[in-house]
Amino acid sequence: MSNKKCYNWKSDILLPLSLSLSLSLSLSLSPSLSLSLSLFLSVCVTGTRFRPLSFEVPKPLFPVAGVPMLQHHIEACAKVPNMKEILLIGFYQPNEELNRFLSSAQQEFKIPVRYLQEYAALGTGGGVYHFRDQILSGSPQHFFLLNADVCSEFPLEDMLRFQKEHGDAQSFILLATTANRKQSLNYGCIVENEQTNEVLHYVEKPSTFVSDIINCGIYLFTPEIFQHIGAVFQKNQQDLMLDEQSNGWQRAEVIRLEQDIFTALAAQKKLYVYKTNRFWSQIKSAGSAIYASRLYLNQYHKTHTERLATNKEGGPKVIGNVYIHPTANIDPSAVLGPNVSIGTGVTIGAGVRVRESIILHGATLQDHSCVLNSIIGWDSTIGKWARVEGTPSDPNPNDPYAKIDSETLFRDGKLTPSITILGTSLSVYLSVYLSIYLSIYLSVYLSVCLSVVLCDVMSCIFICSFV
Ligand SMILES: Nc1nc2c(ncn2[C@@H]2O[C@H](COP(=O)(O)OP(=O)(O)O[C@H]3O[C@H](CO)[C@@H](O)[C@H](O)[C@@H]3O)[C@@H](O)[C@H]2O)c(=O)[nH]1
Repeated sequence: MSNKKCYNWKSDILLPLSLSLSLSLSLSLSPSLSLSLSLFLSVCVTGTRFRPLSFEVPKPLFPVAGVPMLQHHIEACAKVPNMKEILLIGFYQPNEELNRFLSSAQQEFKIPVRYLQEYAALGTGGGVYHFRDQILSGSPQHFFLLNADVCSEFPLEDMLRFQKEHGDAQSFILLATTANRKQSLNYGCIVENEQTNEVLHYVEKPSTFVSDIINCGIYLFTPEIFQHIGAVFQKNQQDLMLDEQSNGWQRAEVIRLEQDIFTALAAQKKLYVYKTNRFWSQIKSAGSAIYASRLYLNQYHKTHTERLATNKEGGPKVIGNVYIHPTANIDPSAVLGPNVSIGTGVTIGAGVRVRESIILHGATLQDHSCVLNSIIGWDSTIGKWARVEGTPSDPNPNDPYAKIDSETLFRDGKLTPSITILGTSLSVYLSVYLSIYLSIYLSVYLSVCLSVVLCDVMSCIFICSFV
């Protein structure tokens, strides 16, 4: 067995720990229309559960079904008639990758797409409030706010229609879906008036069961929302002035939309819930990116058939939904799918098998290698006859309301089986069987621990830990 690892975990992992990104997106309809609409996307990328992949790109730009996660949001927004502007709000220091993404999105969708950087993490409400003048500059009558770390069919036009049908033009709409009782505790929970769909009670991540209707993190607001956020801001300021214990670190501007605003607005005939049974999932961990890819690839049958690979003379065998970037070089004897995304410049040799996996740009899968339930990092190499295999972390297929678990590395003291992730520029050589359980930080020192279990064909096993 040979095994060469070309990475420096100490510097690659520890240095970027302070990196975080959060974005929001706002869109406005043409002022010439009677309805003016703004769409606002809230994206936060601390990406800690996305490591090591978020070291290379901010989490919202990680490719899901072949395109950056955020592009799915932007495409959905761009379909809403007369969408005028998209704002991404976050506290991430913009870099070349983000700038490239913004300019290509602008060109493709012919809509201004701008990034507004918060001076600190201001929370889901504080960020939008801080940039309220920018959001309101086109005098929108409505705007959408979308969390970036969700994947969805984004039924934005349905939400607009629903709002019109629900009388008060000033009401705010939350998109919701149904979860099972246990998993509902991980989300914002909504109790509604079943006749009117008014939100009667809102509890963010309750400790005991409240409702199986959960907040999807996709909202339709009117500018009036800023009065409610503003009232919380002023109260925070007063409280801070009166608080002699205040150490000067707390900020009045940090406002949580869910706990500080929604809970207070419930039962005031302001907040309504629009329930969807179309696909929706959080994308918190790298494992959930494979699940989200499957959902979006499936949606491509309706929205982007051109992104789905087909079986062609001289091409690889394609099973189910597969995305292949046109620059990828794939041997015709390779078999790909279902649920496979192949990135830019990937090379795939003869007899390779890939299933339920994302292969990131520049990676090479040498002849007869096999990749299952895995993410292969940028510029990594999988050697001939090597096998990289993870454990799928899909929602329970027998429960229609099951959501993907945001896996923690350990549960009940045991390592949680999950997908395998190879970071950037790793090489797994000839005849290695690799199953990696990845992650993470131990304690306040933010130490990083990677456990790698390698067994070769001779059944020898060793474990490497980097702390
Ligand atoms: N701009 C900005 N965005 C932020 C900040 N903090 C978080 N966000 C963004 O706000 C969204 C919500 O993130 P979290 O605060 O981590 O909440 P959550 O655990 O994902 O729960 C939220 O989403 C669930 C649905 O996925 C909801 O069920 C839940 O009620 C809540 O809204 C994410 O897109 C995140 O990137 C911030 O300081 N600034």
